[in-house]
Amino acid sequence: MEITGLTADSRQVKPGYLFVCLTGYTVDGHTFAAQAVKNGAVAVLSEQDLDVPATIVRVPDTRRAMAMLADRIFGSPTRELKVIGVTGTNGKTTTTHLIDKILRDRRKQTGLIGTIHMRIGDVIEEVKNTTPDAVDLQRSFRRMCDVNTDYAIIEVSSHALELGRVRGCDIHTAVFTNLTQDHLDYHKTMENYRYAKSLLFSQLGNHYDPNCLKTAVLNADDEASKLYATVTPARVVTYGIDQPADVQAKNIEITSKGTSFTAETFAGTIDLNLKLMGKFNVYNALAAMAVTLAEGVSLEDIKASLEAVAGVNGRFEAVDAGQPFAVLVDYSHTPDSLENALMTVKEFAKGNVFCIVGCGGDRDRTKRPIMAQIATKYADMTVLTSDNPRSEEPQAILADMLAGVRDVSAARYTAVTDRREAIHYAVSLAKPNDVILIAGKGHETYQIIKDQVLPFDDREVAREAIARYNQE
Ligand SMILES: CC(=O)N[C@H]1[C@@H](OP(=O)(O)OP(=O)(O)OC[C@H]2O[C@@H](n3ccc(=O)[nH]c3=O)[C@H](O)[C@@H]2O)O[C@H](CO)[C@@H](O)[C@@H]1O[C@H](C)C(=O)N[C@@H](C)C(=O)N[C@H](CCC(=O)O)C(=O)O
Ligand SMILES: Nc1ncnc2c1ncn2[C@@H]1O[C@H](COP(=O)(O)OP(=O)(O)OP(=O)(O)O)[C@@H](O)[C@H]1O
Ligand SMILES: N[C@H](CCC[C@H](N)C(=O)O)C(=O)O
Ligand SMILES: [Mg+2]
Repeated sequence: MEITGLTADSRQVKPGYLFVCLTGYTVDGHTFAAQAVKNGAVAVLSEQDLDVPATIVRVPDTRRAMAMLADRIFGSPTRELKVIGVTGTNGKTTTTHLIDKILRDRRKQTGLIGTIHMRIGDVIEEVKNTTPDAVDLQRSFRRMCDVNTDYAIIEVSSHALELGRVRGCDIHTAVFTNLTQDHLDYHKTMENYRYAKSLLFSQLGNHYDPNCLKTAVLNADDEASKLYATVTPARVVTYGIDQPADVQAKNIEITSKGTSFTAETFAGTIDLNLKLMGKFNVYNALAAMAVTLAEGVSLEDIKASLEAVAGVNGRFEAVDAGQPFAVLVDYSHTPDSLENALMTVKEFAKGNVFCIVGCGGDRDRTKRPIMAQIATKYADMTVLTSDNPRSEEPQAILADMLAGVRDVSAARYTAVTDRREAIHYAVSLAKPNDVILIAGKGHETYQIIKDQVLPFDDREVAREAIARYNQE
């Protein structure tokens, strides 16, 4: 029979569609099969026998089958694109944006999919997930082909890998940034988390194809790269700082204006002066450099593009409203990224460092005390607050964070549940030359409290607080 479309949401079914039953985290899609058929589904992909008047196709894993079908129904768009997939705990968004900048400057047509948004041609769209589900993903790839896109640069989250959202994608280059603690609510152990990320590399090309032209770009300074190098059939290009690598940074200097370093690469050596701050951004720049060198972009062109990047939305973004101290909004929401961000701030802060930080609800609980501990270790004053509490009680999340600072002097931290109040409080205490780091929400323009998505932007709230400070 002819299938006119594919969806896993009974509410989206149109006549002639195939409905995919997914066992979700909140509900079981199999219970919507009858609804889907009523809405016009002619076939149902299922993990169980179902009593509905449509053709039932039984498979052991509907999620993975859906990914393969999505690839087919949209005409295998990833065969017409060069897909660059970036995975890792931290740095995916930044690295994808750097790769995008370098390729666009070379007049390549690119598409981008990630945490901040999705861009197809010049059209920017909102996204719900960092990596969309297989059907949305393949549809987006097809739309990219329709506007003659050369490269699709995508963030691939560990959830996406675990749930098979990128199954069926023909990925050209896979990039690994780093692996540190996050998402243990979902993966349970670091071992599972490390394994989930390995799927991007093991699925890269075919072990039996001697002409495999795929590339795995790995961080030589991260232990997990050893596993990924072993499981991938692709050629491996490494980057790093401490360990020998194909693209290696030497003579790194970090200042309040940015970073400078010498890149020694298989294509030659070059000095770079980036506006991006922090050693972690040297890694992101090296990863972007390794990817684009492998695509044949010259070192000089890569340098010009990277040096022109002022920053990435919500990543170490300065809020400047005429105040005599610095305010930085950053998306550090993991222990490692928070530590990196604070270490960077400490390197240039002339006055006291304030850190405002919370932890998301319905997410890895075990990172909460660790993040509070890290904040108080580096900041002179920490204001523990809410991030996106989601379905959890903000106080309960704060209690988890406070468990990490029992041994810390009470003068070095406080808890202010309301994030707006927390920001106002820190700003009211700041003195000239201090630095306030507002961590965790970066580019987000909302706060999720229970089932409400309320407007909230750290940068706007900081401006509001600074305006009050300047008046007083
Ligand atoms: C845990 C997880 O990944 N959940 C994703 C999943 O939702 P779910 O399994 O809860 O779905 P569900 O609501 O139980 O529904 C089950 C099935 O019934 C169907 N249904 C439901 C209702 C109905 O009336 N009819 C119907 O057919 C649904 O369409 C679905 O197919 O499928 C949804 C649709 O694709 C996703 O949007 C959703 O992501 C949620 C929003 C989420 O928060 N995901 C996070 C954990 C995530 O994936 N994060 C990573 C980034 C992490 C990082 O930064 O590193 C990401 O890639 O975004
Ligand atoms: N290479 C890196 N190593 C460690 N920390 C980093 C790195 N790059 C960025 N960070 C820190 O992590 C934060 C998030 O960076 P970015 O958004 O690029 O990561 P991400 O992997 O896309 O995160 P998410 O999983 O939420 O999508 C930044 O604000 C910065 O503090
Ligand atoms: N993609 C990450 C983003 C976390 C951002 C932070 N603000 C939070 O809400 O925890 C996640 O879903 O875990
Ligand atoms: Mg991201």
